[in-house]
Amino acid sequence: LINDSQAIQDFLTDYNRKAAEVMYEYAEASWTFNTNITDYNQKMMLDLQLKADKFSQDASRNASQYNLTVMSQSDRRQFIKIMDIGTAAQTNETKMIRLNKITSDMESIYSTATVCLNKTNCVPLDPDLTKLFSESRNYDDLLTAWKGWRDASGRKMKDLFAEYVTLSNEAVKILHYADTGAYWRSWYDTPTFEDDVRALFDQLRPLYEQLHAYARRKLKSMYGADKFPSSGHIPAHLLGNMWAQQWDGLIEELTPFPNKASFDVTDEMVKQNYTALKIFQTADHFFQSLGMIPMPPEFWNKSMLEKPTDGRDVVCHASAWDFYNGKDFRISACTNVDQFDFVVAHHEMGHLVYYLTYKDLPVSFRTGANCGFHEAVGDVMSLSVQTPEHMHTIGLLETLTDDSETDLNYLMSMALQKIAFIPFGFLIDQWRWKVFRGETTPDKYNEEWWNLRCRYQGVSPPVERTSADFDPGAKFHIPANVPYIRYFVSFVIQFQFHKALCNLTGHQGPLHRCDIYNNKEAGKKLSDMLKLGSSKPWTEAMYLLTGQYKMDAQPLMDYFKPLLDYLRVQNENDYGWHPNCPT
Ligand SMILES: CC(=O)N[C@@H](CC(=O)O)C(=O)NC[C@H](CC1(C(=O)N[C@@H](Cc2ccc(O)cc2)C(=O)O)CCCC1)C(=O)O
Ligand SMILES: [Zn+2]
Repeated sequence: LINDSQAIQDFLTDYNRKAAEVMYEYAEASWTFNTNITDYNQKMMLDLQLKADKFSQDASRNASQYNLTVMSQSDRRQFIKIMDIGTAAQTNETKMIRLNKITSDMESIYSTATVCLNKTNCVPLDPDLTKLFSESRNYDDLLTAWKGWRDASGRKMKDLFAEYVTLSNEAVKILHYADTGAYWRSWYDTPTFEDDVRALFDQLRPLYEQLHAYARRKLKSMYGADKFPSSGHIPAHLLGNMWAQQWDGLIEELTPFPNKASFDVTDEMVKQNYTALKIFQTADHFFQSLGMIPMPPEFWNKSMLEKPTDGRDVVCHASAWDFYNGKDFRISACTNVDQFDFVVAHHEMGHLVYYLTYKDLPVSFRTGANCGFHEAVGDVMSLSVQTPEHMHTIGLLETLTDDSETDLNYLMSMALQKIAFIPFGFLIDQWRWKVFRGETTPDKYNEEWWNLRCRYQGVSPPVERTSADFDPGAKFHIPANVPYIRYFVSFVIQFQFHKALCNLTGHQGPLHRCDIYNNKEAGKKLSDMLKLGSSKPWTEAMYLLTGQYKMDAQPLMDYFKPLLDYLRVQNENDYGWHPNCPT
């Protein structure tokens, strides 16, 4: 093994230069494909993905010739990351090419799927079906869109997905991971990670059960109790969202005190002629108010902030891009002028601020402390931005009334975004981890999916589902091969971060009314954590910002305490559902 310290430095210098170059080329090709889905662009992207995979393989092989025991902690950490290459470990080129092709084909099926709502009108998910789910209150129209979307997306990729599972597992086993799920969980460096997230979920279930019971009662009065199974489940297509993952589409109906302000600023945004650009400029302004790095010119010149009108097929699912050259950082989104996309803009810009803050680190360290951290940055900002105070400050909320009913209306609007999400954020990878382990075989994919949806989310399929369906494939992250537990982690730790930053600003009063706008000290504290990238274990990054070493759901529970008390009274003992799907 090579011990020479100069040789070690030379290897890292050489690796960082070449890796940045290869990743830049792949990112550009991937960007071109995402913003113009054609066979040619797919081919170009796949060629460069193969080149990047081969580079990783070579680098990993070369790195294994160096003696880790003589290195500094930082160098050793880089070498370990350089060798931990995931599915790029597949030495059989045919299999590597096949795996990348399948993943890209599944994402194309998802991104180009349309639903014919009637003979002549066939529409895509974004913006048409998304809009339909947040606006329509017609049981049958919603059902047509719900079933149609699953027929057009998931159903078309069931066999591809089964092949992807086999090939992905085979590749990571070369690195001695038990399966792909084990590899994904290894990123959290915590042997008890699976138990930790389950413990957090169990801690948060009572909050979700109360919100579920409240929503169920309202929805029964809207659609008629006869539409609801006696098991206590809510039909999955009635919650204002294609996947029932967040219920802010129902804010009008679920606001506890309709005669007080309800916190959906969409109408006001439209009235004030907000555009996609203005939404992103507003988000950039918020980050700059904290003293954080402004979006560079390349961002404004090269991002895709709106769905193109030239008929191109694009991936509309919003995404943030690091081109690893320290210069190019972009967002791709089909932004609609509404509150949800106002939050999305902050979420995506949170990724970019993280990229910008760690851009001078060695390439191996240019990722989040853990994947949940990367997902939390932007959402922490929108916890401040969405407050009535902040909405009033930026002119999106006319009057600011401060009474307990208005407060509960605000807490409800935030619960429909954050509490509703908890079981969904948890169950996606519970399903996928079991699939990767081989415990859920292809003939059981859909049955197991609905077992989890019925048990944890308390939603049931509004029409019969069979093993020919593949409903997990109707959710972007499954065909796109993007892990999901990161969002569950984010929805817990973002409240820890928010609490820590609000303590720093000397905020008095309830956590849900804190707005860190203009606070440079808070911005500095956050930036100091982001600057670490993944150069230190995430527990150290967590400690730096919050003074704790663990994920902790208490700040989230404290934030929503007033609402939970209110819901307990409203629901009396009418809450909960039978764990199994209704027959
Ligand atoms: C090149 C690349 O892929 N880059 C990564 C970023 C990186 O890894 O560096 C990336 O851009 N991923 C896309 C993904 C998009 C969104 C998403 O998928 N969100 C979840 C859950 C959720 C929902 C509401 C919310 O407020 C927060 C989360 C969903 O919609 O189900 C869509 C809207 C919001 C975020 C994202 O930004 O995380
Ligand atoms: Zn994200």
